Amino acid sequence: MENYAGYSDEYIKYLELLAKEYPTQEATFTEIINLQAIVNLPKGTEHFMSDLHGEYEAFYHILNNCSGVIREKVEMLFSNSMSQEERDDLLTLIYYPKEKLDLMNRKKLVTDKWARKTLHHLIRLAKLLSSKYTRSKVRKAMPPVFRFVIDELLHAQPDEDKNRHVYHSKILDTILETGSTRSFIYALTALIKRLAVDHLHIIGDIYDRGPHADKIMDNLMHHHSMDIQWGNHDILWMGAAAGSAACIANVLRNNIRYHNLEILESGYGISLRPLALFALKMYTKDDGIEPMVKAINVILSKLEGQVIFRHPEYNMDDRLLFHKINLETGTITLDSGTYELTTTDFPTFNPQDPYTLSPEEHRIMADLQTEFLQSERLQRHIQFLYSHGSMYRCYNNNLLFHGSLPLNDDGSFKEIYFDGHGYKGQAFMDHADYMARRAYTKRDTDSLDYMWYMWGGPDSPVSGRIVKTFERSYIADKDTWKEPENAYFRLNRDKDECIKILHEFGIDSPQGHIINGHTPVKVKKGESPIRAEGKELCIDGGFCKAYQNSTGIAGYTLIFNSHGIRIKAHYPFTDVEEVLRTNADMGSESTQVELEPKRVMIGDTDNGKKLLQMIDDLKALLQAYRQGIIIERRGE
Ligand SMILES: O=P(O)(O)OC[C@H]1O[C@](O)(COP(=O)(O)O)[C@@H](O)[C@@H]1O
Ligand SMILES: [Mn+2]
Repeated sequence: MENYAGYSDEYIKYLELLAKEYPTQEATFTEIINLQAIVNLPKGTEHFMSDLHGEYEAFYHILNNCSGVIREKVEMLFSNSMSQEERDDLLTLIYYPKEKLDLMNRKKLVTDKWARKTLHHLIRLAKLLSSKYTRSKVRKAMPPVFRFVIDELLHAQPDEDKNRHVYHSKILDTILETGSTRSFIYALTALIKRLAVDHLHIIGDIYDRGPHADKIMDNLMHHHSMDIQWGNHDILWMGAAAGSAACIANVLRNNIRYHNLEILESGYGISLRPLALFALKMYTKDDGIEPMVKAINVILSKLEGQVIFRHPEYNMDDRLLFHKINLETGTITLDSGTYELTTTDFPTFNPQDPYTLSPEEHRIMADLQTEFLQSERLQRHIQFLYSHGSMYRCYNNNLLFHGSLPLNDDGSFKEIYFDGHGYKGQAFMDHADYMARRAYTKRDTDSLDYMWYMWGGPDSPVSGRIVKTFERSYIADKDTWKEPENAYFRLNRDKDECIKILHEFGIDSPQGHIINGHTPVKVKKGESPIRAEGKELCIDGGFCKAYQNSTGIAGYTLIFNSHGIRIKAHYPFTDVEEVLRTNADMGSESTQVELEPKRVMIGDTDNGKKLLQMIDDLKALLQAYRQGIIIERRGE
């Protein structure tokens, strides 16, 4: 129903609510002016990374050097006025202010002259980086104690007004006199890094292989603005933290094989001692395979078998292989042939009941399950994965997900059945997201089992491969290790297919892209992260050290700023000590993927569209005040 002002009753009610926040015409148009200023600024810079795989030091360095962006800005500002060595020193200070200052103090290099010059450089850099934000946003990004001072210094126009120059010089004097140089450098360097990256996306696989996913999580939990699209390894840990025994066994296997016991034991307080003692008691070392690896492989094969038995709808009966091992001949016969087993050490294998855990295996797993459920730090990290993560995300015309969207061979969306209902395309992704959340909140067997399915099932959105853990565990012939993939991984090379997928998720802009991780880009073999004529970008560049031999680089960052999209390929990182000793930054090479036809402003972004809507609503409110439909509340 419309009233006399042409607004519906519902809309008037909404405007009345808005009027509580903007009770007068002045308050309303001030906000309109503010918002209008914001939407006309260039969009903030988004960084995308994926497949971090526990490589904390490299990740931490990339956060500190903002994927090489800080170096670019320093070169831009100071390449004529500072030597390379001075610039490198400044960069190391920005990356690791505490460590660098400690080192310089030990060498008695922190003089007033140095401090004054350095503060001056840092302020110029912060000024450059803040130029595309509103003053209020920059102010909010500053640490409260120095907010006023930094604000004054950033907005100085020294050449234009001599008095102001003197005023700022006095501020710097006071900083030096009061001994607050160190705190001030901390504040400015943090602000510089904060301004260089407005928002960070992690396209999955934070966990496994590298040693310190827990530290990455701590770091992400303090990040100013980020989101996560879950990877198969993250899903595995989420399933484990929700109590799925099959997920726990996979987590253990992944970390035992990479000798990453620390993350479990000291990181999350989960004791592996009972499993280690059991393995040493039951398994030999004769075949050269570690007893603990053998013990967990067997437990895993049994638990995975149990899940497959519970779910004929997973169509995974052909993955029931454990009962096929022949201990007398030391072989196994698969459809593709008969293969020698890498071990015949199976002390708990019962041919009559191959998929049931022995009483001791059962007890060990039950205790581990309790420890996963009760680890406070793990639960905190996993809750953060849930609160800041999802199966996929549409963000500023890009579709982000880690692995695959199940497709049929002809490119149509594959229909997948749950409880008699078929789901495909976006509805399937939404359902998988729902199941992942249900696993943590409800902890019912179906959703917990589905977490395991997502780790290694053929129609999983995060994996999309038939994971051959059994063959990898027990058969040396690598031909058996090949993991058939969903058609998505072939069809995502096709531009029209990608456009169809983007449309399915409501992204119609010609500037849309699919951004994935999961499949290492073998740069060495000539592969490129840019596919489907630029519609599909795969940014798994191998942060994981174990995979750098095959990728040939050490990770990617995709950067999307107001000018377009580029990808930075990073070169291997040594360690922080090396950076401090020699200023050795992580090298990176930039490739422009796409230039925007016109500069992207905040008004063009998802958030900007909300702001534009708000401007319209505020204009309607102003109109309503002027026509007396809503009465201003002055002085209340
Ligand atoms: O190289 P690893 O550590 O043995 O792991 C191999 C397993 O990991 C997977 O590649 C999954 O991990 P990714 O998601 O990192 O690719 C499986 O497909 C495969 O079975
Ligand atoms: Mn993956």
